[in-house]
Amino acid sequence: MPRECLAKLRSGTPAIMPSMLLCDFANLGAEVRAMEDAGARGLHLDVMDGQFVDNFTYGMTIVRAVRSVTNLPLDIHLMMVEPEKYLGDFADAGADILTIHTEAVEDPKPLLKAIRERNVGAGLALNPTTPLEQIADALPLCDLVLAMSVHPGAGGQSFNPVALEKLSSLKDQVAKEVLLEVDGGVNNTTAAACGLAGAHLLVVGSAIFRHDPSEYRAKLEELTQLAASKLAASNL
Ligand SMILES: O=C(CO)[C@H](O)[C@H](O)COP(=O)(O)O
Ligand SMILES: [Fe+2]
Repeated sequence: MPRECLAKLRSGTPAIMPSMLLCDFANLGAEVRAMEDAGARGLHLDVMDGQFVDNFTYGMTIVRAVRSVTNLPLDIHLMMVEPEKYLGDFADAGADILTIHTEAVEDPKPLLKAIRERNVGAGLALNPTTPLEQIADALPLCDLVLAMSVHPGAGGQSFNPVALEKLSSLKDQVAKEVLLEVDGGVNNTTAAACGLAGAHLLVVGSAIFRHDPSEYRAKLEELTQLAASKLAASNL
């Protein structure tokens, strides 16, 4: 499934990946189904450990719960120290993509290999302040590269355009199968620039979840159109 689902996410228009961080957790199953019904092509789940980032969210129990109600690709963003301890658990919980942070590990390469060995897509994320050169030697082991457009740890922050420069250079540095993802502050003002810079996956939290579930489809469609329009934004 992961190879196939990665190729599917890469084909056609850029995919908006709802970040469930900001969903109504008292109604998690309903929120997942609402996103699926609204046409989401995958879901982004933010795991925060209170150490790599101050905030603390959830772990594999929630990943397993989401997997039990959907077949959508699950893109797990691991904002945690020592991710190597839990890769097996997250894979067993139903992850299709596991993205580790380069800042959280000494050398991401063995972890990316370990993720691929579990038949899960291997992702590598870098913070806005981390230079692209830091991950150059790991790129051949990546199925996905995530350029953060906010400092990780919370939803609702403003978009940092440094991610656009990284996406543009990544386009020329990675194999054509590799997914390029952007996460943080993606909304109606910033989505077009992300598409233009080469993002295949745009993670969106607050710009979707501050709306009523009845509006999810319209929001996803609007953001998809903007991302696919590839119009340069002048006011970022
Ligand atoms: O990884 C994240 C934060 O660290 C989230 O995926 C991201 O912030 C989504 O929320 P928003 O679209 O509101 O910025
Ligand atoms: Fe995220």
